[in-house]
Amino acid sequence: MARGPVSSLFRIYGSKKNISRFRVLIWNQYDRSVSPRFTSFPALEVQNRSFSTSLVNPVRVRLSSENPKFVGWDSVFVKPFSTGVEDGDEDVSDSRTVVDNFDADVGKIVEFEVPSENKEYIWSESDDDDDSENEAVISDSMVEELGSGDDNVSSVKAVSFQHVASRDPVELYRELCDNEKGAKQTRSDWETLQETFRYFGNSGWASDQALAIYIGRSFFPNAVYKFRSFFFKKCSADVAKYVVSLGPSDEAVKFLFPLFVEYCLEEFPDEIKRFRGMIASADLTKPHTWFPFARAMKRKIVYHCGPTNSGKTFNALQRFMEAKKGIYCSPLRLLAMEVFDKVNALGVYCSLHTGQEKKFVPFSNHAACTVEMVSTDEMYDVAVIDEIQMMADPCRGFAWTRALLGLKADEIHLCGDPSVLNVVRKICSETGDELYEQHYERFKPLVVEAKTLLGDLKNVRSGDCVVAFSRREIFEVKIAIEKHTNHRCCVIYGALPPETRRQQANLFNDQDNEYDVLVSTDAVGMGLNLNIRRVVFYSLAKYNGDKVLPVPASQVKQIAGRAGRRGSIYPDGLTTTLNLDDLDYLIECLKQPFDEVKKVGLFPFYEQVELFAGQLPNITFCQLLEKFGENCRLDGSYFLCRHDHIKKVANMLQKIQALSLEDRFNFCFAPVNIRDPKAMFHLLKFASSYSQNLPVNIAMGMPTGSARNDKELLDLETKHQVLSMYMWLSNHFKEETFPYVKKAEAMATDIAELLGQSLANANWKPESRQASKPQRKEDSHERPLSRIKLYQKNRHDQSVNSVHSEKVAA
Ligand SMILES: Nc1ncnc2c1ncn2[C@@H]1O[C@H](COP(=O)(O)OP(=O)(O)OP(=O)(O)O)[C@@H](O)[C@H]1O
Ligand SMILES: [Mg+2]
Repeated sequence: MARGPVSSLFRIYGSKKNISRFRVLIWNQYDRSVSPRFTSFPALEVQNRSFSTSLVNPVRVRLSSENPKFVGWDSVFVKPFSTGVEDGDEDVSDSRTVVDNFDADVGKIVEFEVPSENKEYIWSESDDDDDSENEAVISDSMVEELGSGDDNVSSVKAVSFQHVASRDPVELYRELCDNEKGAKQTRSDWETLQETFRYFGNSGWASDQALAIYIGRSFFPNAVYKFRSFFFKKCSADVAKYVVSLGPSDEAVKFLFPLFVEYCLEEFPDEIKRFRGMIASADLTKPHTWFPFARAMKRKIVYHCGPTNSGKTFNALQRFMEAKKGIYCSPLRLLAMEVFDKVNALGVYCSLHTGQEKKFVPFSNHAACTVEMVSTDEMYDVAVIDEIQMMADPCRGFAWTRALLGLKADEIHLCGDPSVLNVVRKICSETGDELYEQHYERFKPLVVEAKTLLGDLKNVRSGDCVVAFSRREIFEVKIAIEKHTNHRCCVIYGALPPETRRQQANLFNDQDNEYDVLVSTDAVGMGLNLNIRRVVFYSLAKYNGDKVLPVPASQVKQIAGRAGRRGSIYPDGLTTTLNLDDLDYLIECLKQPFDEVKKVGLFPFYEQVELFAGQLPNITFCQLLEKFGENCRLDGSYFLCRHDHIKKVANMLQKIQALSLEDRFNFCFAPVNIRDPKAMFHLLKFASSYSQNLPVNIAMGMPTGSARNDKELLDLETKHQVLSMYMWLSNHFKEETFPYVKKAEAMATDIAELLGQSLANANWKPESRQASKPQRKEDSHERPLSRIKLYQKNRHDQSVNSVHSEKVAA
């Protein structure tokens, strides 16, 4: 086939395991650009979008699974579209398969050629709005051909059908079952019936009602498809005529639905039983009823609501310290440690409990813990749940939700921004707890410096915190500042152990040394007490693992708000950007009110997963989690937390056969960086020894000194993470299987120390994770382009293009 422009209409089809074929979308058409519907249908993404009038052969398509509709595809194939042939009539047997295994090929780019045909085809509206997934496979024998122009002449014209409406559906269904053969249809009746069943299959009402007889949403289309075949095979002339007279309408759906129910009850008893069991065991509705003891209490909830740096935690901690018995729940180990130190220093004995460490202080009635570790069995007088807006965190939100619903405390203090206030109000009305709200303002307003650093890091000053969003940039900035100015920099980023982050924070806070600038990632946003005069955003865009996006306004506010702290030498806070181009976005973010969160996170307890597993015995743990996600039921104020990370670990641990479900579940929650193969390897080894009942070894050498280059620094970071994981596992499994925990603690302390020393000397270029990425010029420390501007420009260009293509298609 000749390569070049194609002026042709073609369709892309997909097939699923249990659905023989269905049309996915109508794609390109004669002399038009990609159909406007295409953009809202991102399963297949055309690469060569630049064609404004036609595609060019070969067509390149990137397969993406962003649309949940496409999960579970087996294949994708393409076929030229024949004009004049109606939906459902097409034969796809001559189509060419372009993708054999959609799931395995997601992310890949496939290339294929489109035959040039049907140049006269004119786009019609009915094609545009057709979103049906199931095309009936109806044999021609069911259609009575009456010759051209005879479509309106029905062979069953004389049959009276109105009485059908008043028939008892059960009786009618029985009668259909007893029929040997379905009545023949004229083409036009057959088409109306087709349309009617398509309408039925798309009916939200029918699919909702079907849930009542435990026909799940994913099975519903299949059930309708089979019911339709049954109908065509068995329908009598009067019933068919009646349905035709109703046509594709709600009335027809209501007439057919009782027949459909009878059919399903008879044909799919196993499916119904299975789905019923699954639904019952994946029920996450009414989570407030999961904690009957807490419900039996009349709890007083105080919401300390306000922006950063307004004294919320300070006030909540006052109540905590006054209480006879108190618990403080922190979002981070680091913050739990800070509260532990602060409270003990003030003479209130306080223990520490995080995933990694348990420090029990004799005679203590108070404890600081990470929110995931808080006990919902113990009784407290006062509990503090800090950073309550994290309830809406897509991954960790469930820990805050659990703490709020389950804590057995007479008084619970929530500290956070206003974003979850309404959800908390709703939850309290469900739990019957009394809610008191205390609103806060910043001690001193945050001032934006309009001048910016004018793109030059030489303009940093003492007390500045320069915020960048990757480890690589952190080091680039640090090196540039130290090379071109007299300032010395401390650094803080996520991969550093809490001990090292604190050490760096203390070094920065302490006025009696040369370290007066902090370079940090967003890890600075929460928890640390820092004496920052001015927060300078090196960039306001962040790579999310897939693409570079603007940092969300709530995060920008949180980070910028770290500037100026009551009681510190910089009580007035300033913020600005490195580049003038980024300033507008910063101002825009700071002006924005807090988004109101509608839903907060939930995740099943082990017991719930176990119950669910009983319904699906022969699948892997990862598949089990997937199925749970698909079938769980949630109330309107909750979402199921993302668990891709857990699934990734589950997949790796699948190799280890001997783990019980509970152990597997617990191993999957171990803190591991899934993108670090070394850390993953150690987790696999730990789980493997554990499954064989062997004492789990650390099996890792101790580094001899501080890092001399970035590779060694990365190695120290990984080593600390592995040790931290070992300590976590020892706290979550039988202690005797992790006998080297003391050794792990000592090694972790030494490595944290080495990391601190290494950072003090770090003046090397960061390792490039992608060798092919162009390196910046040695001496350059200026950002030539604002990424926000670049992003906004791209967005603008895209929207102009799409408006243009819509205009062309309209
Ligand atoms: N009444 C007070 N007296 C003395 N110092 C206070 C008082 N209130 C707050 N502070 C100090 O002000 C700083 C900010 O207070 P706090 O940490 O409670 O703010 P926050 O609203 O919880 O902010 P965030 O959690 O966003 O950092 C802390 O260093 C705290 O010790
Ligand atoms: Mg706070």
